[in-house]
Amino acid sequence: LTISQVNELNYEDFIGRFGNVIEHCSICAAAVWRFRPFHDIRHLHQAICSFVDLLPNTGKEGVLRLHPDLAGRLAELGSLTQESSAEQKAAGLDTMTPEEKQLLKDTNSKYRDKFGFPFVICARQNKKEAILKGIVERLEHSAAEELNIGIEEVKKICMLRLLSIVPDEK
Ligand SMILES: NC(=O)NC1=NC(=O)NC1=O
Repeated sequence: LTISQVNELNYEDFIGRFGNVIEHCSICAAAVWRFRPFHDIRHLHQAICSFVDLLPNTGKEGVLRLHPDLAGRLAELGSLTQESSAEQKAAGLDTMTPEEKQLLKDTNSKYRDKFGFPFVICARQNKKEAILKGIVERLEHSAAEELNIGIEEVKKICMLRLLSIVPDEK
C-alpha cells in the first residue's frame, strides 16, 4: 500500500487496515482519520502518537491493559492476534525453556500486581533474553515511570505495524 492509496481509503477500509496498529485500540486509527491526507507513514504514526499522548493516565493504562502478556495465557491458547503472534514469535518467545517460561510468567504477574497493567515491550526489537532482563529491571520502577515506558513501547510496536502495511518510501 502506498501513502497515496492510504489517503484514498474510505473510513471503513482505513479502519480495516490500521485498526490494530495499536493492539485492540481501533479508536486510535478512528481518531486520526480526520488528519488525512498523510504526507508519509511517519506523519500517520505521529498523529497516532499524539492522540495516545493526550490520553489521560486512565486511558494510557487502558491501552496497556489491552495488550496480551508475552508468552501468556492467550499465547498458550493460540488466540493472539496475528500481529502479536508474529511479534512474539520474532522475539523467540516460542523457544523458551520451561524455566524461562515460568520466570516470565511469574514476573509478569508480579509486574501486573504492582502496577495494575501488563508489562509491554516491543518484542520485535528485543530477543527473549532482553525481554527477560527488561521485565526484571523495569519491575523496580515506579508506576508513573512504567506507564510512560510502556506507552513508548506501544509506539514502537505501532511504527513497525504501520511499516508492515505501508513500507517507508525513500
Ligand atoms: N505485553 C507485550 O509486550 N505484548 C506484545 N509486545 C509486542 O511487541 N507484541 C505483543 O503482543
